[in-house]
Amino acid sequence: IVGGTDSSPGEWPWQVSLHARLSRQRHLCGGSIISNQWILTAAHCVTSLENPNIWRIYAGILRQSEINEDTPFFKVEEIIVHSQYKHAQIGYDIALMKLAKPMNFTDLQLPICLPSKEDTDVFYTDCWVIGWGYRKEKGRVQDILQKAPVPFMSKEECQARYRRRRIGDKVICAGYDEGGRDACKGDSGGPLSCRHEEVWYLVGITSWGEGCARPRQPGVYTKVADYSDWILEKTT
Ligand SMILES: Cc1c(O)cccc1C(=O)Nc1cccc2ccc(C(=N)N)cc12
Repeated sequence: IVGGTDSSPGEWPWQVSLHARLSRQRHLCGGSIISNQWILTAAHCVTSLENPNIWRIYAGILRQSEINEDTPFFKVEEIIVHSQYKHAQIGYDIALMKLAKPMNFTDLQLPICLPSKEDTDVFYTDCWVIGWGYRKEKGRVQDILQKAPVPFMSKEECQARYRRRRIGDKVICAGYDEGGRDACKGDSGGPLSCRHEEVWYLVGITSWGEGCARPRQPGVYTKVADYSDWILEKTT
């Protein structure tokens, strides 16, 4: 997260850290708890890493430094990538991870609500992007979970900003024209969480952007409300 601040313990109990054990284990992406057995993340986080056995999911943590060999984690039983996904800029950047065993909910690990598909035209005003990702383009993964408020941007304005690309229809843009606050590498797969009438909704999944927090280059998020049928089909 660029231009963010430290989160507090339990502030975002649906946020998880996805670690993969390759040559060494490290944080690769964020994800969101949507039920006691399912995590929602970005397809680009898991493509070419679709062997469930290399993944370790950490919930209820604030700092990456809390993680060591003794830290409990959730094993992954199944990874489901959207069949139309090719790469993030095209869209369909959404994936599900099924936990090997259902988790118990605690104050530090709780699910976030999914927006219903009728909510596709709610204009959310209190949205935050969260993650352990880079604080600048040539950065590195952060220790303390960062948060930044980001305002919604209309599709038209977003398409105008990304002239050379066709902005997909199932995405949301959010960011500041002057730049300065945005998600970045390592935040991918994490939630764009919006509070609406006292309830938090998983409105977006951090997907891509040209650089990070650049002026007039907003963050692009998978629009979760447009995938509610897909999520229900795959998780029931
Ligand atoms: C390609 C690249 C890097 O190598 C390092 C840092 C950023 C980038 C980059 O251009 N964009 C990105 C790469 C990977 C995930 C990203 C997630 C969010 C955003 C965002 N701005 N909302 C940009 C991303």
